[in-house]
Amino acid sequence: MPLPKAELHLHIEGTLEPELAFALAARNGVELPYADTDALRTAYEFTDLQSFLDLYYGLMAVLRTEDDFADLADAYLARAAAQGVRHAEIFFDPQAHLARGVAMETVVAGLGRALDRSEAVHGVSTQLIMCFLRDESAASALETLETAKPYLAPQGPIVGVGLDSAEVGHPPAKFREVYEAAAALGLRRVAHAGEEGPPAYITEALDVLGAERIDHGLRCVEDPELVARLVRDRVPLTLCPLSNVRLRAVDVLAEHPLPAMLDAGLLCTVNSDDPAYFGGYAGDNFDAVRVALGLSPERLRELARNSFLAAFLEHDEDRRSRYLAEVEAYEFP
Ligand code: HPA
Ligand SMILES: [Zn+2]
Repeated sequence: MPLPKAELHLHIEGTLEPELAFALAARNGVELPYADTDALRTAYEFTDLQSFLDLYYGLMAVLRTEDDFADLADAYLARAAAQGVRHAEIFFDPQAHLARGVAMETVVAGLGRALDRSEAVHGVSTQLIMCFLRDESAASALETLETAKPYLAPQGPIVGVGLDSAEVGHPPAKFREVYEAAAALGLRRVAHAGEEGPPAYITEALDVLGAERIDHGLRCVEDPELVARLVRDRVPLTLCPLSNVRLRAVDVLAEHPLPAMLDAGLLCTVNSDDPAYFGGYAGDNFDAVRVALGLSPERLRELARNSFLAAFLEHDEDRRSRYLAEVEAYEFP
C-alpha cells in the first residue's frame, strides 16, 4: 500500500498521456504532427520551461468535447489513486481552451463529471483551481474570471485561482487586480513563483497577490530572508522534483535542495506538475526523491503530512484529520 498523500500541484492538461492523446485525436479527427506515441515521446526533450510549454499547448488540440475532459480527469484520478493520492487540488488552464474555441462550460462540465464521481470510484477527494496564463494580459485574466463565475464554489467546483505558464518577464504584480477580484469572490489564491523566476517573484506573489501557497518556490533558497519569512508564516511550497529535472531547474535529482529546505523548516510538499511529460505521478516523485536523496521514512511521512496540512480543507477539518491519521498510521514496507 502506498503512503497516503495529497497532490496540490497538478495541471490536468499535463496528465495527457501519449496513448490518450492519439485516441482523442482519432475520436475528434485531429491530425497530430507525430507518427505515433513513440515519436511523440521522443519529442519530450525539454531544455527549459518554454520548450515544454510549446509542446504542451500544441497537444491540447485533441481536447475538444466534454467527454474528452472527463476521460482525461478520470484517467489521472485512477493513476493518482493507485499511487496513494487521497486528495487532489487540480489546476486547469481555461484560456488555453477558450483560445481554441472550446467553451468554459465544456471544460468545467467535463472535468466536473469526473471529479463528482472521484470519491466513489477512486477514493480521491478533489477541488479545482483555475490558472491564469501569465504571458497573457491582465485584461484577459479578468475576462476569464468573469466567464468562470457560474462555476465558482460553492455552486461550482472551482475553489481557487492560480498563475502559470512562462514566468520570467511576467511578474506576479501584473495580476494584482484579478487576484483582488478573486479574493472578493471568496476564492483561494496560489501562484507559480520561483520556478525559473527570481526569489523576488515569490515575495511579490505573497505581498501583492495574497498567495496562500507558492507553486514550486524552489528559488527561495537564494534568499535567506525570504526563507525565514516562509518558515515563520508556514507558507506551503508545492515542489515538483521530476519536473525540476526535466525542465533543468536542477541538474540532477541528487542535487535537489529538498532535504536542505526541509532542514530549514520549510513546509515542503512533493507533487507531479505534468506527470505525462515529466516521467511520473505523485508516488513516482516520492520514490524518486527517496532514492536520489536518501530520504528516511520519517522524512517521507513529513512530506505526506505537509501535503494534508497545506491542502485547502478548512471547510472539512474532519476529513483533514482522517487523512492525517492515515499518514501517522502508515507502516513503511
Ligand atoms: O511547471 C509549470 N510552470 C509553469 N506553467 C506550467 N504549466 C504547466 N506546467 C507548468
Ligand atoms: Zn506547475
